[in-house]
Formats: sequence, structure tokens, C-alpha cells
Amino acid sequence: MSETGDMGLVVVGAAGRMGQTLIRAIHTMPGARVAGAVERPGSPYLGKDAGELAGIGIINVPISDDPLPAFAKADGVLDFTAPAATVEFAGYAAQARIVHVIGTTGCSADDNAKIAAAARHATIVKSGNMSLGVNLLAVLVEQAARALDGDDFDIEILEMHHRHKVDAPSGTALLLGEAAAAGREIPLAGNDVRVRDGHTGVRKPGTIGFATLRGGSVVGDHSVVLAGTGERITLSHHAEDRAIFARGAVKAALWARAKKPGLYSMRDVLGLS
Ligand SMILES: NC(=O)C1=CN([C@@H]2O[C@H](COP(=O)(O)OP(=O)(O)OC[C@H]3O[C@@H](n4cnc5c(N)ncnc54)[C@H](OP(=O)(O)O)[C@@H]3O)[C@@H](O)[C@H]2O)C=CC1
Ligand SMILES: O=C(O)C1=N[C@H](C(=O)O)C[C@H](O)C1
Repeated sequence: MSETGDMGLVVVGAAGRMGQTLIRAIHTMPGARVAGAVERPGSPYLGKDAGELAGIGIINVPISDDPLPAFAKADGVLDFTAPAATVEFAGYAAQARIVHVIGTTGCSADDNAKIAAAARHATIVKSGNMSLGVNLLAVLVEQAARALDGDDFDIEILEMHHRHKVDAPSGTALLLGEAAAAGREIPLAGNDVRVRDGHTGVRKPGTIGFATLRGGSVVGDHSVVLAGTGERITLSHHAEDRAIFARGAVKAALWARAKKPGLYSMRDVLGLS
């Protein structure tokens, strides 16, 4: 627990693209402080100061490969790592009964079931995108999908990310697909078309299509196209800086501190549910 009243946050994956952005965000946002920084055993960053690595100068938080003592003296964890690591961290957050903010994407149904089980004791906020803009976009997509009939308007979701991204479709594309499916009052599973190749036949009415682009340093671009006969609506979001995700994650942690254990979304945090 914090001695200052500020929420003590452990950043796991502290040397990663998001990890370093999170360290900088915590440093500038009131009400939170960096309580720990974790990387995997064998990481070349172990022992280095998390603040110095993130470019804000020494903050006296060395990067460790041992999450348990770090979690034991913290109020929350910010986790943008990888699915297997996130499942493990959710178990530790449940043991410590603290907040766990999960931005990691590419989790399987089995991973999500384990995270949901951990949420019996941890207060978990999980979202494929922590930005205000994308979560507002999801609300607009749901409204548009509800207003425009599935027989008249086809929904296609297009995303582009940097060359280092390992999962597809992006967590955000799936979040937007879920919003479109909710608007249409259908499940996304079974109505999604994730890949097209070769002789696909004509488009099946009511399906939700995905297209993935990878290249360069693109932070994250998403467009939802509602294509009718003779007209087309495109709803888009362009992330220009990872700071939007990091600020959203810190905001989620501060919000979750006062909440009971459970599994929450960024829409809950932002009051958009
Ligand atoms: N929800 C949202 O708003 C956003 C979500 N993301 C998601 O966040 C995740 C991370 O993205 P990004 O920062 O670009 O990726 P990076 O690869 O740059 O960072 C991930 C970091 O986590 C570390 N890590 C992996 N496994 C462990 C472990 N077991 N213990 C400790 N550290 C570990 C990695 O170490 P190593 O390199 O040694 O494997 C790496 O330093 C992705 O799933 C991405 O899609 C990204 C941006 C926004
Ligand atoms: O890997 C990334 O970089 C991002 N991942 C998230 C996703 O999968 O949607 C969020 C953001 O678009 C950046």
C-alpha cells in the first residue's frame, strides 16, 4: 500500500513500447506513482532503472524479474505484455487482491476464461484499446450498425499497425467488431470473416469482415466501413501517440481502485456503457 496516498502501480513489460510509455504517463499523472517494474527472466533490462530507460531520469525503480514481491507492496498492475504472461499476472493480482489493468491483445478464449476466474479476487479492467477516442468510436459503430439494416449495409473493419505487431486482427478491430455485432443483435463469433483468399464466392449478407495491414511505425489506424448500394459511411480513429493508451490505462487503474473485484471494460471506466 502507498505511503503517500498515491496509487502504487507496477508496470509489467516495463521495457516494451507500451511499458516505457506507461512509466512516462504515471510520472506525469497526479494520484499515481511507479511502485515496481517487471520484465521476464533473462531480459537484458533487468537491474536497469525503469525511469532512466523510459527517458525521464532515475526514479529508483530497478527492473526486476520477480513479480510477487512487487505485487505484494502495490495497489495495481499495468499489463501490456503477451497473453501467457497476462494470464500468469492475473493469478498473482488475484492473490494480492489488487487492481489489474490489461491492455494485452491476442488472448484466446481459454486465456479469457482464466482472466475472468482471476477477476473473482482481482479488480480487472481489460480492453483491446484504452483510448477515449476508440471507445467513443465503438459506441458510434454500435449505433450505426443498429440503424443500418444488415441486408442493405455490409460492415468491413480495416486496421493498420506497425511491423512489430504479432496478433491479428488487432484487439481494437475485434472490439469494434463486437460493437457492430451488438448493434445488429448477433454474436460476432460465427458472423465474422477474418480472411479472404482465392475464389471466395459472393459476400454473405450480415457478416462482419476484417482486413489487416502491417508496416512501418503506424501506432494504430482503424476504420469501420458500412457499405450500402450507392453510398458508404466510414467511421475512423487514428492513434498518433501511444500516450493515449497509457493515460487511459492509468485512468482505469485510478477508477478501479474504488471498485469491487470483477471484470470491467474501458467503457465502464469512461461511463460509456
Ligand atoms: N489495449 C491497448 O490500448 C493497447 C494494447 N497493446 C497491446 O499491448 C501488448 C504489448 O505491446 P507492445 O508494448 O507494443 O509490445 P512490446 O513487445 O514492445 O512489449 C511487451 C513487453 O512485455 C515483455 N514481456 C513478455 N512476457 C513477459 C513476462 N512473462 N514477464 C515480463 N515481461 C514480459 C516483453 O519482453 P520480451 O521482449 O523479452 O518478450 C516486452 O518488453 C500487445 O498485446 C499489444 O497489442 C498495445 C498498445 C495499446
Ligand atoms: O500492438 C499495438 O501496437 C496496438 N495494439 C492494440 C490492438 O491490438 O488493437 C491497440 C492499439 O491499436 C495498438
